[in-house]
Amino acid sequence: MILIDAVTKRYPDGTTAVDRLTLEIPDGSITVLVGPSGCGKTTTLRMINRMIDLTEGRITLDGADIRDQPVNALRRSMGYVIQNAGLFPHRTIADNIATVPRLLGWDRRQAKTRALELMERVGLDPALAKRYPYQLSGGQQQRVGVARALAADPPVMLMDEPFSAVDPVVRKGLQDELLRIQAELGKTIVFVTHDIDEAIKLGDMVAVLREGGKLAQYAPPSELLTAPSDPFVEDFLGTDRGVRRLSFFTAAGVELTSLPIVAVDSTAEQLTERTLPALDLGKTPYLLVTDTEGRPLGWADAKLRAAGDTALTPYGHSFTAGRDSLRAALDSAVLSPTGWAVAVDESGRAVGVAAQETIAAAIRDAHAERPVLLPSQVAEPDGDGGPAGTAAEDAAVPVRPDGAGA
Ligand SMILES: Nc1ncnc2c1ncn2[C@@H]1O[C@H](COP(=O)(O)OP(=O)(O)OP(=O)(O)O)[C@@H](O)[C@H]1O
Repeated sequence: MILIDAVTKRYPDGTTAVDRLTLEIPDGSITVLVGPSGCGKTTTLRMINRMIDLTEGRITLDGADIRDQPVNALRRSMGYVIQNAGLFPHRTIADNIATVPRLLGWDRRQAKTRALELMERVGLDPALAKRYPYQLSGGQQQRVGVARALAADPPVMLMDEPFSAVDPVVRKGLQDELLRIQAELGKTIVFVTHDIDEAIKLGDMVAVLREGGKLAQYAPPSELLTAPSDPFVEDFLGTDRGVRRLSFFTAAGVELTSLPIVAVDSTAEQLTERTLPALDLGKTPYLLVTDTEGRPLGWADAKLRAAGDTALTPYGHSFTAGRDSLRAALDSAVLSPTGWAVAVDESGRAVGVAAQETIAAAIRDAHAERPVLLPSQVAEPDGDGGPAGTAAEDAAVPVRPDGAGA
């Protein structure tokens, strides 16, 4: 664990960049420092690896004061990734990644093997190994930056706005990759961003800082969204925090019906068989038409379809039952021209549809839930303090946010 204990940083000109900050950063998780420009995020991060000396307080790593450790050894135990990757322009990609292993005395062959292995791990084609940084896209360079920080397998990774300089699509890819790598390697990651959506997506814990380097709130993201500590945090979270909070609840409890689902090759009799109960049910004059494998194709007007009309209306997008969040289910219903969300299984086959009212009921159940646990705690078998028991609670099990629509 990294403990930042009542730490203050005053620069020589008198600026207080960080003011009596205390944070317990748990092992094997992602802790995000977020806040407006100038609130002391970078200063805090750099005090952890002693690129900046703190003025008061102390920082410990597994109980030992970082000032008692040789600074080079400390820094090598902490991978460091910055915006624009900070690669050495005159070294190849492989040599960039192998920098720290070489400094640690690995032989050339060993370091190269490690570099190639890491390129694969961060989603880079090893064929790029001989290129130079300028021959890579911004997103690829950031991946190299992550690979370089991982090269000596440090237990801690410090990441300072590593994905800020790339476009939103690439950025989402890099975020997903980081979560995947973290799930595999379980590093202790301290991640700085000014983007609250990024903080909520990546963080197991999120520290919101305010100007003057003061801690405004330190909590799991779901708790931030549920109970911001004051108007500053509330304002920083933005207006749609209710919808974003739904990312933390699985849609597994949303009641589905398969009544209005018909295959594209259904006979007139089969259509009638389906259409009548579907119309009874509701109140929906629509049928969801699937291909012969059961994958959704679009909505059809039930009566017109029964009369031989083959026109289909696009269904928007589906959500994966059992995996996606309530936010994804709601989004699916909101985008659906019929107001019915289409649920599919892992192979993309339609398993049912859910009306907006049904999803609204699941959302009400989610709102009744207590603040949500760390994803790592959710995975624990005894589920200490986690939601369990009633059907309503089962409908509201916390999940890692999927960032739907983010
Ligand atoms: N070397 C320095 N000397 C004096 N003041 C400094 C120095 N470095 C940073 N500061 C000030 O300390 C405060 C915190 O800076 P810091 O870079 O830690 O903020 P930040 O939250 O990372 O900001 P940003 O999101 O803009 O990168 C700011 O007011 C900044 O101007």
